[in-house]
Amino acid sequence: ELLVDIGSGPTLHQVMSGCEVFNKVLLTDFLEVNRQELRSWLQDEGGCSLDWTPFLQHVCKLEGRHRIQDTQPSAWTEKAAKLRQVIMDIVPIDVNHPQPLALDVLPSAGADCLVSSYCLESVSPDLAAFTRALGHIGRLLWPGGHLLLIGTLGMSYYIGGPGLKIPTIPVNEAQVCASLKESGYTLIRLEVYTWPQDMKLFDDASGVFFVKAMKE
Ligand SMILES: C[S@@+](CC[C@H](N)C(=O)[O-])C[C@H]1O[C@@H](n2cnc3c(N)ncnc32)[C@H](O)[C@@H]1O
Repeated sequence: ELLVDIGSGPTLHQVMSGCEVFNKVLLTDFLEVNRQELRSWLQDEGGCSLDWTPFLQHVCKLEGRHRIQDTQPSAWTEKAAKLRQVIMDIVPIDVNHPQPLALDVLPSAGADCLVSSYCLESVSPDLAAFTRALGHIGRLLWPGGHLLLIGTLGMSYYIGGPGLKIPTIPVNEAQVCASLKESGYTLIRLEVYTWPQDMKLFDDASGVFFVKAMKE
């Protein structure tokens, strides 16, 4: 029923598949500037500075959504409309706080699923804080709810913009698994993608992990 995206940033790629499955999607970020960017896209009045069209088209392709006749609406415009329909709100979050969202944001039962991409390892000062953040966001889930966590491996910094080098906490697979266990999740699946050398343009990450876990 309810999918919560943790640390959405100004981006939507991480909820483009989830919007087909969940009736409600809640977007969250620490920074108002990012929440405003998402609001601009949601309102669809031309104020959005990012064009999500190629992402929507690519996700449609991955999902096997095609339109043969030109007279029909394209699959990606339908996906954009679906996404706008299910996004229920865009709210502030702080994963370093034991109560990451304002009290009245979620229904009392909690969320059914959390998705979070490239957030926790980039906002945690050390591994202990990364583990605590996993515990904090876990409180938003009901027992039996799921976490889809995407993050970088071995990344000590990323370039956030010209001259802006942002320090991050490098984590490895074993640390991610141990942090999940310590924070009350059961790991269901872990996949790792190792970056080719020539992909290291904006950071020093060695790869990316994809986790599916369940709140105990
Ligand atoms: C690297 S970006 C990831 C954005 C997006 N999820 C993606 O996949 O591209 C990390 C995000 O975490 C947000 N952030 C920073 N501090 C945070 C905090 N304490 N709690 C939650 N999010 C935070 C930042 O504003 C930023 O949007």
